[in-house]
Amino acid sequence: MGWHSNREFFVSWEELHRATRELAHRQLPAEQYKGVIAVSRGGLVPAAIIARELNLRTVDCVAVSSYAHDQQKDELALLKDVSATEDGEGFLVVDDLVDTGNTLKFLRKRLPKAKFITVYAKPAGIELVDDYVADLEQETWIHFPWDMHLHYVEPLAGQES
Ligand SMILES: O=P(O)(O)OC[C@H]1O[C@H](OP(=O)(O)OP(=O)(O)O)[C@H](O)[C@@H]1O
Ligand code: HPA
Ligand SMILES: [Mg+2]
Repeated sequence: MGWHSNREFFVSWEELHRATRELAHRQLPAEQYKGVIAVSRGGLVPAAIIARELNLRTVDCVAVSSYAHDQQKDELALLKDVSATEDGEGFLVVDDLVDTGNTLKFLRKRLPKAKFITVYAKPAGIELVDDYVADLEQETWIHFPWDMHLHYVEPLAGQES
């Protein structure tokens, strides 16, 4: 597992690779799928790993953005639609995580026959995802490796006061 406190969960490249391979393994047999749809941008790296493991060469992506529709509610808009399929039948839609579930709720309307999978899931979004590898508390923020940088940390003994 990645290093985590109650409120933050830091995922290394190795851990992301391991967890995503586990997710791929759970989707076997690969022959039942036509391809993979990444939810850009967080789903791009996991989707590439899954496409490699399942030997799927058709890889499409969908891009969504949230915008303030009125003072209270954020709504989602499709920035880039898929072209590989009409309704998602035979496709795996891959994202890095499901949090509130808003993104997947929106995409399920667009791709009702696809299978939706994420590496991580928080409780509010679990019903929206068909498979995932690890669940985390709703309050925990996940830091993905592409958002991080290795840096020096003082030894514990040097931090005593
Ligand atoms: O379940 P939800 O509450 O919708 O949250 C999950 C989504 O939020 C993040 O993407 P984000 O929209 O921040 O964009 P990014 O993938 O480009 O980082 C994450 O990659 C998921 O796609
Ligand atoms: O926990 C998270 N980490 C990174 N991006 C996110 N987008 C929604 N929730 C998260
Ligand atoms: Mg995303």
